Amino acid sequence: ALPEAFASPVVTICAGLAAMLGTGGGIYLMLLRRRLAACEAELAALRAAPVVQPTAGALLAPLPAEGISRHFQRAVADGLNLEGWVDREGRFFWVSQVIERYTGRSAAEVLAGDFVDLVVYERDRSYCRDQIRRALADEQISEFELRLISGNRGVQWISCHWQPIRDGEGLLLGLRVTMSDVQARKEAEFKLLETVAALRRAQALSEHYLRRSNEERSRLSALLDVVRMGILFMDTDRRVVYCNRALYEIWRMNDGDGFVGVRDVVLQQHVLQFVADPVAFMEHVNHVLSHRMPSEPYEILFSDGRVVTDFSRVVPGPDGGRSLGRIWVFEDVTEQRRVARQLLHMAERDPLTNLYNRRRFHEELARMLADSSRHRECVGLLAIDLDGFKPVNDRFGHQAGDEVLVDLASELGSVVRRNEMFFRLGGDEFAILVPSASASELSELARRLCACIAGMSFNFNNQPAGVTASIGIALSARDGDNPESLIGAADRAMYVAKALGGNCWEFARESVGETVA
Ligand SMILES: Nc1nc2c(ncn2[C@@H]2O[C@H](COP(=O)(O)OP(=O)(O)OP(=O)(O)O)[C@@H](O)[C@H]2O)c(=O)[nH]1
Repeated sequence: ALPEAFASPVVTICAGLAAMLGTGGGIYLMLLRRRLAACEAELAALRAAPVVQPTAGALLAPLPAEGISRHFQRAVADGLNLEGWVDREGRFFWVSQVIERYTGRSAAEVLAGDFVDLVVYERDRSYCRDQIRRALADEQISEFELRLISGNRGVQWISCHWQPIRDGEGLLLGLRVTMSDVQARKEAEFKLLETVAALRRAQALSEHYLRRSNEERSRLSALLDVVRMGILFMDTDRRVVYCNRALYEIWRMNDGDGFVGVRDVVLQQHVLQFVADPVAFMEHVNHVLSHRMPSEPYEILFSDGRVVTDFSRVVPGPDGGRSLGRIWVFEDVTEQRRVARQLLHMAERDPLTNLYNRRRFHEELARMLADSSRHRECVGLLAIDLDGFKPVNDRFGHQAGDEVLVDLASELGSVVRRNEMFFRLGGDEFAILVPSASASELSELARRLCACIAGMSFNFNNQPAGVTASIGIALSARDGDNPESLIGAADRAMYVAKALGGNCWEFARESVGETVA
């Protein structure tokens, strides 16, 4: 029998496999990657976008040493950007009025003290000073970003653009700085950065699980391919999702992979050609498919003599959710059945004569007696013991004795009818069980047996040899209503026959004996 003992682990494995196949992990990861790439591109574009430049284009050109301040102030007074002037020592000594909008402090207020200390956010101050020092040292510095302390105690992101200002001889007079509001861009950038970070985490996690899932899948696939049982997994639409190598071999599927994705009807068309009774097999399949309970193990006889068992059950989804489909497990038990038949044969047959042995005799006697009492019929028992067998052994050897036993079993086999059972109980003792027997039939059978045995002649070493038989007949329930009493009655009758000289039969209780002439 197939069932739970081995089916459960396989079913569990396959359910896991099926669940795994159904996750769509690869698709999810692909979408995740796409989204991440889009966010990263958006972020790069945001960073590369030009920041608002000084409002007065003309002022980007070197300015004359005299009157700069006046000209400068006039030009930028209405500009949106914050403009400032830094002297050669790096001190701000002029800023546009826009500073008030950025910091809540007036231009006069911030210029009265140290501009950087008063309006630049604490953590950006040393960076800001460093950038001014480098610009004054005539180093090429690019635009940079820093935070100002805004009026409402928060911070205001700005982008600083630096421009050296020289006199007519090219001597550095100071720096012009144009500060643009980049708060909105910065907030968008932070949001994007957070999204990118979250997506990267999700991608890393997803890649990790997908890798583990793929490893697990490879291990399961390797395991299922070495399993001797054929495993078939169908989805809820009755399409083949998976089949292992053993299944290809059982159902002679040369191109096993070609069946993945096909409907069950296509698979059935292929397998029916191998089944000895296609109608019965399809009835079984339809019966299984119409039930949700695990199927009973079913034996399929193949046209080529193979015997394959099948077992099927629905595969529940994760956490008992919607079913993932159905698993079928097939096992080629041809060899098992052959060995079992051989063992049974050895257990119930006499190896010399191939007749049923004493063990089977007791089983059959018990069964026939039980049947006979139900049907109010009689069971006849003939206990047969050869006369003069030992002298054959003694004169011609054990092998000659064996020959007598084998020939005798064969000859008597043709005397015994189909419903009668013939046993060798051991040595030169035999028995015949007759169901639905009558005394006259048993008497006739005993007569034929005695005649048959007495009529057999042997020749060993050019010397004739032969045996006869003494037969005791007992009839249930007249002579015994259980195996022991019936055997005892038949044995006693057989000894009576032997005492009368053998080659005759005797009924139990009845003293009338008969001898074959
Ligand atoms: N050749 C052979 N001899 C066997 C086998 N089993 C038992 N025997 C012998 O069969 C003989 C049976 O003995 P008996 O029942 O006394 O033989 P018998 O000459 O028929 O004597 P009665 O039964 O008194 O008529 C013994 O010599 C056993 O050794 C066997 O498988 N093969």
